[in-house]
Amino acid sequence: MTEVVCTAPGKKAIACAIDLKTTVKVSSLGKLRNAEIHLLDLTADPVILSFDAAEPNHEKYENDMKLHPSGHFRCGIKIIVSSEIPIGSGLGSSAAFSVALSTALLTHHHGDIVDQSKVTLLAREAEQFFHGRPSGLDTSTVENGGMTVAESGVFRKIHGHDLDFNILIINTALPRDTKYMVNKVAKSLQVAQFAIIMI
Ligand SMILES: Nc1ncnc2c1ncn2[C@@H]1O[C@H](COP(=O)(O)OP(=O)(O)OP(=O)(O)O)[C@@H](O)[C@H]1O
Ligand SMILES: C[C@@](O)(CCO)CC(=O)[O-]
Repeated sequence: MTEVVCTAPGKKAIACAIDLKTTVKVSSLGKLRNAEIHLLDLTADPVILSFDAAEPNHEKYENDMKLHPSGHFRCGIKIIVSSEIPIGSGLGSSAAFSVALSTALLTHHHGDIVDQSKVTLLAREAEQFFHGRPSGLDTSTVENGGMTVAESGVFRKIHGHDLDFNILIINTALPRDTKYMVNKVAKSLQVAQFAIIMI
């Protein structure tokens, strides 16, 4: 039998930055060791996190986030998030949120000079909460602006004039859950693999 190999996505993917912003403000809250989080686009009341229960991953961020080994913040922080980007409409609101939040937290704790590679890592980790297994294309585009081509797991920044076609970005105003869609594709792949085994 002839061997058939299919890889998806098999072609290049292009992501493009849009001219809408997510803003995250981080400030200290004195000695209180909790985080007061205001998600202005989602809830009227702030969410208060006490950090009593240490997150499994906190060791990685002890220095960056000034966390105690216990997982507590060393001082309280207030985080205010507001965004111009429609949430859950395929326009990368979670990537913008992840990058803005990571940059704001690292800048708050380290001062103005932030190691960009740390922003990249933290933002990708944050994006995992929203997407499960993000490729990093969205956060990479948010960080670098312009357009990014993803091919075989490698991201390359390009300029609009490098393209010989136009891109039209539309907000369909149809909310949907990207994590659910990605999981659906993963499940379809499993079914396809099972079907191939059965053949
Ligand atoms: N401004 C915001 N405030 C609070 N949470 C936000 C904000 N923007 C994005 N989010 C979080 O991101 C989730 C949406 O992520 P999701 O990946 O489903 O959609 P998207 O990023 O807008 O679209 P896509 O990833 O398909 O381009 C929201 O449910 C919320 O948890
Ligand atoms: C699911 C995705 O392709 C589109 C969501 O904006 C993001 C990613 O590459 O992980």
